[in-house]
Amino acid sequence: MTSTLILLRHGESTWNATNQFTGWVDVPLSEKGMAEARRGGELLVGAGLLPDVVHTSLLRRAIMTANLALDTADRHWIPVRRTWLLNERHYGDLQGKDKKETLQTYGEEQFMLWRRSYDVPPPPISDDNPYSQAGDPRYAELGDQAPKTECLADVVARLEPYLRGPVADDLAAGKVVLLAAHGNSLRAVVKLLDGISDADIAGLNIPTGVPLRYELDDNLKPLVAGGQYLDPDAAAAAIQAVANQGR
Ligand SMILES: O=C(O)[C@@H](CO)OP(=O)(O)O
Repeated sequence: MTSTLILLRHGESTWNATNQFTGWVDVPLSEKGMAEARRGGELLVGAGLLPDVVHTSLLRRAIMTANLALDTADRHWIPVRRTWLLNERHYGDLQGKDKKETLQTYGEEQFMLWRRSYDVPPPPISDDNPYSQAGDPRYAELGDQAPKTECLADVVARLEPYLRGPVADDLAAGKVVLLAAHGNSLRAVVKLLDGISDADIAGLNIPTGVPLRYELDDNLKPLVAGGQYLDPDAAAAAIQAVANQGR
């Protein structure tokens, strides 16, 4: 049996617009991001893709994107599951910092190690940093296991059981599944689905607001490697914009 999984990165956030490292900071969508989310819904309708269930992170940019896209597609009523496991990568002490200033201060090599290396996390955030999530009730159940920084390998480790568990269960039940999440959490999903190496994942960026469709076999192996963006031209332009951040 084949099943359909749709990945949707949130539309542009206010901190994407101002070029700040975001991670777990709960910033809203910009006006442009809201328009991108609605356009994502139109693309779903145009492709005849009607999600039966949506999984989101606990961050409002993904939640709002899912709501706007599903409202546009007249699927606002489907069941929803929210989990921190789909959250953006925790960006540690970089959260809130300007990407361009960070690049200038630390240089290209360190900047790209923090942004795109597989296993080098940024320095951990301290609890008294205004952009720390310490004390945030939505993460209370994590206790002292709540991350204070993450590299992509950490995101893969937390996300894989969720992908092979609740998401795979929905797919096996014949549901069209929408995952509304983030640039780096979706890079982790794509790495797992496509079997991308630790080195090659550095070159992969996910565009905001363009649904990416995967048809999967029973083992979650894509029938078409890399999936298919519902608007390939918009995706290509937005991928370039993500790659150029900080420059
Ligand atoms: O700031 C972030 O949380 C992410 C996604 O916006 O940025 P980057 O693409 O630099 O990993």
